[in-house]
Amino acid sequence: MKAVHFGAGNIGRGFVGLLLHDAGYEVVFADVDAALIGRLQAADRYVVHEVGPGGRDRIVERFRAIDSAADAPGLVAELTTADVATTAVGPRVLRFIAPHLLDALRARPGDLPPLIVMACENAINATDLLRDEIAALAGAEEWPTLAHRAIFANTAVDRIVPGQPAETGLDVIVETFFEWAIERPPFGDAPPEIPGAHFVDDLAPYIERKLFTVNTGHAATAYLGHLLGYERISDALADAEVAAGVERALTETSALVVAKHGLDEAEQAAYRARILERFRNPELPDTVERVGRQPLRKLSRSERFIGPAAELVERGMPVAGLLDAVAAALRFDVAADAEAVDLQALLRSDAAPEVVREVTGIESGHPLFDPLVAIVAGAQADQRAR
Ligand SMILES: NC(=O)c1ccc[n+]([C@@H]2O[C@H](COP(=O)([O-])OP(=O)(O)OC[C@H]3O[C@@H](n4cnc5c(N)ncnc54)[C@H](O)[C@@H]3O)[C@@H](O)[C@H]2O)c1
Ligand SMILES: O=P(O)(O)OC[C@@H](O)[C@@H](O)[C@H](O)[C@H](O)CO
Repeated sequence: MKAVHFGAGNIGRGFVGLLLHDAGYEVVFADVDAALIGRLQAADRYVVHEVGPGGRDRIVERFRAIDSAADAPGLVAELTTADVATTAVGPRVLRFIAPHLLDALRARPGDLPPLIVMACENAINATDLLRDEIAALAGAEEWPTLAHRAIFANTAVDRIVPGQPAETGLDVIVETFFEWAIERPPFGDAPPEIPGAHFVDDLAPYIERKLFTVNTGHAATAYLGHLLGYERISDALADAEVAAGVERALTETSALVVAKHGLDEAEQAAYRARILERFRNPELPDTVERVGRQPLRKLSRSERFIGPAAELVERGMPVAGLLDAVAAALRFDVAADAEAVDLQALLRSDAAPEVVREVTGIESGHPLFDPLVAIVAGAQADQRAR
């Protein structure tokens, strides 16, 4: 069995690659980072170090690696005969993966079972986004002749894998916790065997609970922590002011997922508490800069703040905690982060209502529009005063 995995970064090596390896797949890592691919090609194993209570070392072997920028034909040849293709590259990179998958589906021999495609990104229905990119490239005439050569399944992945210190090489430090939920219906009666993953009939409650609890809480910790000068997530959450702000935002998103998906309120409260414990793990060297990365993506319409806030106000439910976190995100001024730089430039150049439309996708007339305009105007005033 062979799996091609796009993105040999933190979650690629520390989670998806590990679980596919443990499931018996030969993993072929595909990445555009030539130096990283060179190191993987030169190695015959790497270690995933789980830190925290019960953590142990896990060995990953039997992998190969291919430079997807330099060797597109080689990559397509690997994909053409693969059983599984996964991604962990970031939702906005999926469109660059699509041409490779399209070429592989065109070349796929008719006697092979469909290629299983699963995007493992922090985004709702990321695999559907990838499929739509491939279908658009193929066009309305060709796509129906190719679609049956792949099975597209959405997934929700959860494991905190921080940025890795250079001295650890290919080895990866991760937390012990992980969850990989995969939607079952696309597979009919025969889902693939991936011990460690679980198959669910309806992914929506899983992905929304994950994105709007883990990722909303994480990002709120990062942005509120950054404002107070913290570098590490665990230190930020130890601050009472940050912890209270995160708790306010998560109380709101919890109310939404409970109301929308009929989740048990006590179970959701326990889920939330477990997540905060994970963020506090002092052995996990995670930073506010990594967790707050790409603020424009994180402030977009269906993402971890605006997505739940829009649904909450539409239901007449409170959003003050989420709006405080958005206000902090607007002040995430980090020179090394291209999106943070663009966001600060936008705040300098555009009027507040324009910034709200461009960044959050919320239009005037929506009940969230005026509160967001006020928050943006506040961030602009702060920026001018700095
Ligand atoms: N790190 C985590 O804790 C975590 C947990 C769950 C989900 N995720 C999600 O996984 C995805 C990856 O996150 P990460 O933390 O591993 O990031 P990362 O930056 O460590 O890894 C991303 C990798 O993708 C590669 N890449 C970029 N463009 C590519 C392309 N066109 N083709 C092939 N490879 C390409 C990069 O070179 C990099 O090695 C994101 O969507 C993230 O939200 C991350
Ligand atoms: O990967 P992002 O940028 O969408 O979000 C940053 C972190 O919140 C995220 O990577 C978490 O560590 C992860 O989602 C935990 O499962």
